[in-house]
Amino acid sequence: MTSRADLVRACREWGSFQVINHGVPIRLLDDMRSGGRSFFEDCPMCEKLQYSCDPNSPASEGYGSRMLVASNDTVLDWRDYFDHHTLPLSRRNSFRWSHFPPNYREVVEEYSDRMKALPQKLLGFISESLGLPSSFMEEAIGEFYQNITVSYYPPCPQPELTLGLQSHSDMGVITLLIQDEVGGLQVFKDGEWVNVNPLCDAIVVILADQTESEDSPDLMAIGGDGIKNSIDVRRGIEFVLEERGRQLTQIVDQIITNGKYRSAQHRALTNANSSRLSVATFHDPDKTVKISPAMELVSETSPCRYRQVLYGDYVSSWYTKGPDGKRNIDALLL
Ligand SMILES: O=C(O)CCC(=O)C(=O)O
Ligand SMILES: [Fe+2]
Repeated sequence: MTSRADLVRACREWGSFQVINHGVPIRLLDDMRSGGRSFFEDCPMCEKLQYSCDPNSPASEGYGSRMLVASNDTVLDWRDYFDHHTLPLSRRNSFRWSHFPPNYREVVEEYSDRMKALPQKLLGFISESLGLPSSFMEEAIGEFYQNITVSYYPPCPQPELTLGLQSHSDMGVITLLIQDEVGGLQVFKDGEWVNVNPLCDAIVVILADQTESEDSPDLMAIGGDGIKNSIDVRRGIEFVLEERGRQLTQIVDQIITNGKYRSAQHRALTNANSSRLSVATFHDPDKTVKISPAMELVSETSPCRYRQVLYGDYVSSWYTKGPDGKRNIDALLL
């Protein structure tokens, strides 16, 4: 299938989907994965610690292992990560990133630059699918703040006792994720967790909280045993959707779409035998941007569902309370 309608359907039914032929060189996806893996596996710990992020400042740049902790009772994520502030360029200081392996910083820079066009294109499609001008979402969000998090999940001797990354929805607008062949990403759909099949050449799109809207739109998904929907954006508005089995993810750019699209609740499992690596590229508004439902999507039959929020306040609340599924966005419901 190759139509815009497929994209809409995927957004409504899944809220998450995988994109193939996305225009980002596969060589670069591989370089990003192998550079990340080399940092976590080969860089001596004393050197890694030189890049430690500030544990007292949420989402600070650098190497760490404790991000999403709601309280001392919380079971810790089985994960190490390296967070990079990549866009706009005024935030980018690659000197703060790992110098190991030697090409690491150049790879992250190129990866950041090449990952910028896809969310712009997807937000254009999402806007149009809601009957809005294609520039609507981009204008509502303003300049993208892009952060890249490389997550490394070591083998876990008792995977049933913990998670690699606990259940959450991403707080920004749109997340682009690549993973390796191990798998472990799951999306919550209709009361169950569904595996997202690892496709090394594909980019997983996850709609985040700021785009949530009402009926859970259809972007598209790829899922676990059986689900493999993919979109081909090579030609701009052409998509290929291969569906094998059940539906998968909910995406949402939940607030702006007044709940018409929903953000995807997701988590990462651990694996007893293999380490796993993923790279998430988050696209967020500036913290001074006010986010509210698009007035064009509010009517007597579709009343405003969320109150306006300053994006910076949303981020602070997310880090103070911890993720806990989708509790943070639910708190904005009117
Ligand atoms: O490792 C994964 O597949 C998920 C990562 C993720 O959801 C995140 O970093 O927000
Ligand atoms: Fe996430």
